[in-house]
Amino acid sequence: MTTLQTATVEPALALENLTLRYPDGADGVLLALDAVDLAVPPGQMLSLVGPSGSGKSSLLAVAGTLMRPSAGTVRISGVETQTLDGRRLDRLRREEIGMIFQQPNLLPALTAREQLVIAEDLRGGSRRAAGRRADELLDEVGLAGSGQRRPHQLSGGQRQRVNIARALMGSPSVLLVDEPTAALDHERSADIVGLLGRLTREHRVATVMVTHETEFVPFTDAVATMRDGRLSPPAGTTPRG
Ligand SMILES: Nc1ncnc2c1ncn2[C@@H]1O[C@H](COP(=O)(O)OP(=O)(O)OP(=O)(O)O)[C@@H](O)[C@H]1O
Repeated sequence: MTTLQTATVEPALALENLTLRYPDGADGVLLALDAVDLAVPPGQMLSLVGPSGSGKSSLLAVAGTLMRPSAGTVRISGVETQTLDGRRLDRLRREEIGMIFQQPNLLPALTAREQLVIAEDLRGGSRRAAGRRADELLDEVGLAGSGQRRPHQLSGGQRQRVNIARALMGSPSVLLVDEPTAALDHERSADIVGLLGRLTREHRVATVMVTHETEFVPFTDAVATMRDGRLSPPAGTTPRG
């Protein structure tokens, strides 16, 4: 099992014996996830690497409860997600999981601050509290003075920072990040990975980051490699730092 420092702390994200099959377009099935075990405690960041097609995005989608596994367990903050009906699963996803994709997908007409506030609005929270939290988070990601800017007035790196702040608005316990630096140059990529590491510790979230850029892996607490749907931990998976 790929396990970080979980000795005394309940993992925020636990995947057990996870299997995901897709129809292969002919008569067979493709095994996208094959008996995957993974446990990530609060405050730890795991890099997930592996060749194209090895199952990394599938793992994020199942961990994020966007797809149900064919077999196995996804446990978020101790809750076994397969026991939940659709409505309770939606709620758990809103409250416990933050997702960050390669492209920030910000709404063009909204300011950076509004992108964050509207995310909380959709959750049914108070607008005033959302405004305060948005200001705090924009400050934390280094955008204190840019809250009134719209996406086209921000750089690629700044847009990704807004995206990260937005993912933290609901105080998730799990952060799932898919190639956050794919659209950025080297220096900005290093800044974004460093920022994700800091926020992981400060907000006590369990973060899984899919990345092709192995040079940033040493900045995270552990690394696991996907190959043909199987997760192989050991070698590099000793927690760092
Ligand atoms: N909706 C789907 N239906 C059928 N097969 C799929 C589907 N989505 C993914 N696959 C297959 O499942 C396997 C794993 O895909 P996945 O996208 O999880 O890999 P990945 O490691 O994220 O790849 P990449 O690094 O290129 O994004 C691949 O063989 C892919 O072709």
